[in-house]
Amino acid sequence: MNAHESALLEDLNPPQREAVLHIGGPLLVLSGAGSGKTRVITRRVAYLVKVHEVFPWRILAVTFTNKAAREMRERLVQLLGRQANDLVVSTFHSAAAMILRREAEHVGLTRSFVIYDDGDQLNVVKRAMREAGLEQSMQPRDILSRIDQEKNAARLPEDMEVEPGDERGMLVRKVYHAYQERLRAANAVDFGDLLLLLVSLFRKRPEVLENYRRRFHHVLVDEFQDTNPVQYALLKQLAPPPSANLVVVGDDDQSIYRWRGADVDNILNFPRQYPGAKVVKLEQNYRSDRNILDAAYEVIRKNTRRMDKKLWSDRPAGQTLQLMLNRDERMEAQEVARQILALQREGFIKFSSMAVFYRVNAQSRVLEEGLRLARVPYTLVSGRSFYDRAEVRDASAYLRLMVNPRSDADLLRIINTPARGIGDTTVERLTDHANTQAKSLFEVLSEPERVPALNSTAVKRLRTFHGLLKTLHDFAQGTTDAASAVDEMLRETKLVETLVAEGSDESNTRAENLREFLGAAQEFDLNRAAAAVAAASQPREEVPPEVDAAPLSADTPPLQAFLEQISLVGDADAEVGEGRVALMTLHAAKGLEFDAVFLTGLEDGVFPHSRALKGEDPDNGEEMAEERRLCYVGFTRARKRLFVSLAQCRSLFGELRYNPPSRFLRDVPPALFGISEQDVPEPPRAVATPPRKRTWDDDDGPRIDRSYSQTSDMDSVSGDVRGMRVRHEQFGVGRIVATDGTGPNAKVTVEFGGAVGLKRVIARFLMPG
Ligand SMILES: Nc1ncnc2c1ncn2[C@@H]1O[C@H](COP(=O)(O)OP(=O)(O)OP(=O)(O)O)[C@@H](O)[C@H]1O
Ligand SMILES: [Mg+2]
Repeated sequence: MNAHESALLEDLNPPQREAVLHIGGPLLVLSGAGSGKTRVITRRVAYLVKVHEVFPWRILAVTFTNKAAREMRERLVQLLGRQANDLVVSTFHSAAAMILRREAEHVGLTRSFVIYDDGDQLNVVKRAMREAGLEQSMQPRDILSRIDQEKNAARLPEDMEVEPGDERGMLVRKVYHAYQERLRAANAVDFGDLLLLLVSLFRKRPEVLENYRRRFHHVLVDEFQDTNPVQYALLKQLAPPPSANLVVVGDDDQSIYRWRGADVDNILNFPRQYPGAKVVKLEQNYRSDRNILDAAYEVIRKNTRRMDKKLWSDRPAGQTLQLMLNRDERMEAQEVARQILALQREGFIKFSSMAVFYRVNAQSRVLEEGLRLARVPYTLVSGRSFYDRAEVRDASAYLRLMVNPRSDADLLRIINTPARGIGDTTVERLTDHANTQAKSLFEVLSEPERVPALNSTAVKRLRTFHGLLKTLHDFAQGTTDAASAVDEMLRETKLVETLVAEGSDESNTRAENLREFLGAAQEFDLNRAAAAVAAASQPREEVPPEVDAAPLSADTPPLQAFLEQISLVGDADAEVGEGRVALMTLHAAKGLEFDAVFLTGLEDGVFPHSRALKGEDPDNGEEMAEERRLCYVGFTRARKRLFVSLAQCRSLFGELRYNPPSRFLRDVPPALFGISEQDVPEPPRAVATPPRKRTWDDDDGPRIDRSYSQTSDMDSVSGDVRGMRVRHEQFGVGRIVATDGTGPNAKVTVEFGGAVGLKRVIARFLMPG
């Protein structure tokens, strides 16, 4: 063993080593959280380069978030130094975007295509519906989500399967068709297209695919359990069964993107798709203290359809989990902040090693307030928010028009921003005219006098606007960096000046954001320049003549590359600042680890999400299984300390709710919380009845569990009454199976005996049975 080899292998356990040493062909690493899957991927890449002398440009490593990709790249730079520059380490979407840009002309686009986000998509759907006279037929949002589903499933409009007589299906297909045409006309794609168009191009033009197969001899995928069919199709194209060097690692228990079409069966069936695949299981967890690991296992083992894999650990049992019972969400935020400060002071845990998770974004506002009041430094890990601000979106729309004037959605966004006296009627006439002429708005703007029914002032204003766009477009043709394009755009459009002139605090902040946007472009240029220098100074190996080994984005002009980066910023991408606590959704927490984790909102209806509580058999439903996996992901992010918190009542989405404690809490043995059986916030708990109606709060009925309400000074009570025996005048005795709402008018579903069966009744008509 030479020095490289031993350095790369020494801190791996035997199965990890086996995965790194695996000679070639398909390999599946399937194992629980924190067992070193991601470590295996990075080590294997380094080993291929250092020991097997595989050229770095032959390696494609993909993962799910930009943040994870960035971490992986940083790790590889440590292991490989400059050689890491030639690796392709990226997300599915950004790898696909880079390849699609190179092959744009094959799919009816130009290299300047822009990437539309949800907001743009919705506008395009609306326009497509309006044109087809289908405005009233269905909600545009519903249609859009159906279109997204089709794309995740790798189906173009013509591939959509619609049963005869399925009118909604036919409608969706029609709009989908019109929508795709509109995108093409605007030289735009949406997120789903990045993968779908590439997959269908590769299907139709095998010789194009062949170029990439010749290049990428090794494909590695992290978090494989979350691939959807279109992503899997792409993998199979690039690394075809049965024998390609495709390494996938993942954990079926951490599949949490079903709602985006992810299919957990992909990982379970991998050995069938790639017969002869080597399967490696990792069983040692290196991340979490044993109490945390045990709690996580107790939660996940309740899922019926899963591969059982219990992890072991030689870490200490560690401290017990801590249950935080709060009166309401404000107190929850305060308590989280208080505990964070105590951990930092007494537990010597750095702010940057702590995280607060929540199930839905709406919870973050109050948590943020709590942290701010207590002066806890934090970062909200939601990368989009900056680029989603109205003024930043306006600026991006101008930039996109600079490279692609055909982008109607962008043009409509800024046609009167800043205000230039172009009113709605004018815009309507302009779009009607463009539709009848089958031209882009930019094209018809060049001859505004031809637009019917416009007065001379309107014509004049449109002409001036066209002149502005033309100037910007021409400027973009000659520019060699992103920042000067942004600078020119801000100058010509007077976006900043207009805001400053408004003079309010609000508008000043928005002006600052635009300056920050310019700063982002400058930073982008610097990074790009540094990468170019690094690439140039590196000795290039002999590249076979038939292989294109250039960096995938080498030919992308800087402004386009900058815009692409903005478009692909995902929800989980914000850098967590130094010395700050990270605040994020559970979905964004995948793959990460922290010394201390706070999991908030452990209430039925919040987490598990209310959506999963609907339906006949909530405990076995697919949605509930997914919530459970999400809980497992949340628990297993923690190395040493895990706090779970809940509130007795909570305002969320503008309504006040009294949710029962989360069922996931009941799965964790009380000893792991360091409490005894009686102290668990368990049913029977009091029902949603105000105090003056003491029907269920008498001695026989359930009452408020004092341990649960210890922080409460409320006398109104609520809770989980499922399983409770009740009596109804007419239907007799039964058991509550579900509740909807709170208070005496809550609707309660009761399973009555005999022929009566399930009934939904109003709570106040029930008595304890
Ligand atoms: N053999 C090992 N010896 C020591 N530490 C290890 C070993 N393998 C992994 N680790 C450490 O354990 C932690 C978890 O590893 P890693 O993130 O690779 O796990 P994972 O399986 O990818 O987790 P997840 O399922 O959450 O994505 C990391 O801090 C990693 O450095
Ligand atoms: Mg991982």
